[in-house]
Amino acid sequence: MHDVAIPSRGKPCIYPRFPYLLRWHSRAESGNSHTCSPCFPYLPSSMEAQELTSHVAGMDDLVLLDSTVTAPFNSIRQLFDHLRAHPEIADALNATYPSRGVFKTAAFKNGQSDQKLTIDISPNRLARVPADLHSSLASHGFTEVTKFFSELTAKHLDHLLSMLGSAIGTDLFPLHRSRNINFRLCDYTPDTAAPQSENGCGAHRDYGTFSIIFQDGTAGLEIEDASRPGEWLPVPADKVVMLCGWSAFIVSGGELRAVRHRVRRQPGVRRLSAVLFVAPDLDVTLQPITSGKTTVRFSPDVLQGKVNVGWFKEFMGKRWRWREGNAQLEDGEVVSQDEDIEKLILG
Ligand SMILES: O=C(O)CCC(=O)C(=O)O
Ligand SMILES: [Fe+2]
Repeated sequence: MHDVAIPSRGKPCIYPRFPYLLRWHSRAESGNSHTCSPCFPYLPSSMEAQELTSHVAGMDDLVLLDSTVTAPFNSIRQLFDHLRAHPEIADALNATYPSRGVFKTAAFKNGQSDQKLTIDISPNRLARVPADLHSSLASHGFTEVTKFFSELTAKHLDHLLSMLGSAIGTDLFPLHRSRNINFRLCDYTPDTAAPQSENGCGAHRDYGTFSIIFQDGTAGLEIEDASRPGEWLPVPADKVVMLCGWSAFIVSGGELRAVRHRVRRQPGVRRLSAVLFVAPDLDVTLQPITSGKTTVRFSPDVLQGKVNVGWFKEFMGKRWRWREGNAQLEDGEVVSQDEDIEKLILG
C-alpha cells in the first residue's frame, strides 16, 4: 500500500465526524440548495472543518475515502491473466471451494449476466487453499492481493466501524465480532460473451454493513441519485468509495441508506476493481438498534426479529448469483428484484 497525494481543488464537502473521510453526496443534502455532486476529494484544514460542521447534518452512508490506501492493481491484473492462461490452476483453485467457486467466469458464456470476471477470496476460502497451490500462485499476484486485503482489514476496519457507529450514535462492534467479511476482485474484461454490452454490474445494493470499492482509474462505477431514482451519478474513476448496504439500513433504523450502485462498461476498455465487503455476524438479528430514531416503517418480519444476517445473505445471494450468471434457476423459479427485497424489509 502506498501513500498518494490528495488533490486539494474543488469545493470542499466534508463530513465533520469522519476527519479523514470526505463526503460526496448524501441524502441529507439531496433536494436542498447544497449540491455537491460530485465534489473533488479534499482534505480540509481543521478550521475549514469547523466552519463546515454546522453546514452538514445527518449520517454518512456514502463516503469518498481520502485515497491514502491504494489497491495493488498490477498484481490484480497479473492474477486474472494467470488464471485465464492456466485453466488447470483455475480449476484447482475452484476445487478448494466447490459449493461456489473462487474464480467466476460466467460472463464468457452468458451475455445477459454481468459482463465481468470475479475472484472471491473471503478468509474462509483462503483458509482452504492448500500450501502448494498458494505457492504456485504466490508470484502471480496472489501474495500481494491477500496481503492487501488482510492489512486493509487489520488497519482500517475497526476505525471505519467505530466512525460509522458514532455517526448513528450506536456501537456497531457487538454486531461485528466474527469478521464476516469478503474480499472480491473484479475484472471487467472486454472479451466476454457480449463485448458490446455496457452492463458490467447490474444495479444493486450490497447486503452488508458497508463495502469499500477500490478502482483502477477506469470510469464505470455509478451511484443512483437518492432524490432522483433512475438518475445515475458517475463516481470519479480514481477514488475509493465506502458505501452502506441493507444491513446498515436496517440496524440504523433507516438512517443509513443502502446505496444503489452499478458498473457501466465501456466496450473495449478493461476495468479492474477490488472490494471489501463488511457485514454483521451471521447470527445477528437484523433489527433497528438506534432506539427512538427509526425513520422508516419496517416489515413485521423485521420488527419481530425474524430476519437474521445468515438468512438474509442467502436470500440476497440467490439474486446476485443469478445477476452475475453464477447460478442456474430451478424450473419455474423466479428471482425477484430490488422491489421485493424492499418489500421484505419494509413490508
Ligand atoms: O466493481 C465495482 O466498482 C463495484 C462492484 C460491486 O458493486 C459489487 O461487486 O458488489
Ligand atoms: Fe456492490
